[in-house]
Amino acid sequence: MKRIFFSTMLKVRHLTFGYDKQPVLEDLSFRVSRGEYVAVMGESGCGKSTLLKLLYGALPFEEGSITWKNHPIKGPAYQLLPGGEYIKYLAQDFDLMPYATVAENISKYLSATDPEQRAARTVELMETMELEQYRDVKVQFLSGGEQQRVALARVLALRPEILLLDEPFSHIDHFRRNKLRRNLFGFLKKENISCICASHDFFDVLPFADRIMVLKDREILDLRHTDDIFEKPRTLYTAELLGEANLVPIEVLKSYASTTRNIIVYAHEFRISGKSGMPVTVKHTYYLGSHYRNYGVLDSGRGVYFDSEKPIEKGKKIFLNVSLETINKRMPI
Ligand SMILES: Nc1ncnc2c1ncn2[C@@H]1O[C@H](COP(=O)(O)OP(=O)(O)OP(=O)(O)O)[C@@H](O)[C@H]1O
Repeated sequence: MKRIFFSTMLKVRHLTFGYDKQPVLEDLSFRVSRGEYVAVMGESGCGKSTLLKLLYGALPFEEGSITWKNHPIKGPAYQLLPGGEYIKYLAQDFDLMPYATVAENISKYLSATDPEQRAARTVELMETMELEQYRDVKVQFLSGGEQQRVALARVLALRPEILLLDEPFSHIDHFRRNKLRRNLFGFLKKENISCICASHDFFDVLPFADRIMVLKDREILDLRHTDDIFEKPRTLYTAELLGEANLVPIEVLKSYASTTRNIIVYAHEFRISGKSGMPVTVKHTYYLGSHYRNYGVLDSGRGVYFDSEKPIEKGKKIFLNVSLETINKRMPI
């Protein structure tokens, strides 16, 4: 993957925060560059939304520092308007004007000095979020997913330098999500807007994010380029956020290896053989449209998920293989 080098815009140093005495996030340090998209992932309750609110300046913190282009972000007691002019935040609940139309909700935040430019920008943002047909509809009559798209268009109208998104497609149906993702992340790259996006959904992340931050137990467990994290996950926790991952004993894959350690293998990385490899008895086959996901057990009783092009009958014994290339790039754990 092409590596792009950006200039640092957001700097977080030793940030610690708790709603009460117990910290939710502890000693976080990282940087985000201009135009960069950093996805924040982790299990529910690990502090993704809390981190976004801290970066926005909406929560008071006592330990650590946050700076945006050398301006300190200090928290609600010090800032009248959270985020200032540069940082905009789209929370899970969106704060729209229900009695105004879609176009009015968006254009309200655009400069009124040049009406032609304002109208063109409103159209561009409606197109980006596929809202043209609702242009004159009052927001109160829109569905939850449509309102979320208006909220996204409106936050873009504010011309942020950094955009904080919390599960931005949570209300939007799968049918439309892919197109909107491409439009939104394409727009952010075109406008060189930095983005920090909390998401559970690896389709929001893998095709678009420059880096992934994994949060666990109050800390940053990992923060690397997207392809590095996916190809060389260091923990099963991380791999499971990004795909169907298994922990497989190395000695089962390579009989000559004398180690009790394991490697992570994604379901799509197994090759099925009728003759040799890791013996597995198939228990279930799930249809996924383009392929099948199977669940089987090793002789040791350990479960394994693996993909196949065709369904495999329950109870059948097959053999799984993993390429040497995959084995060699994974860190034993
Ligand atoms: N206002 C609050 N007061 C007290 N505790 C809170 C508050 N908001 C969140 N928490 C707690 O802080 C922790 C982190 O919550 P947060 O919402 O940041 O997690 P998250 O990773 O965004 O979760 P999810 O993926 O479910 O949205 C949780 O234990 C949560 O219960």
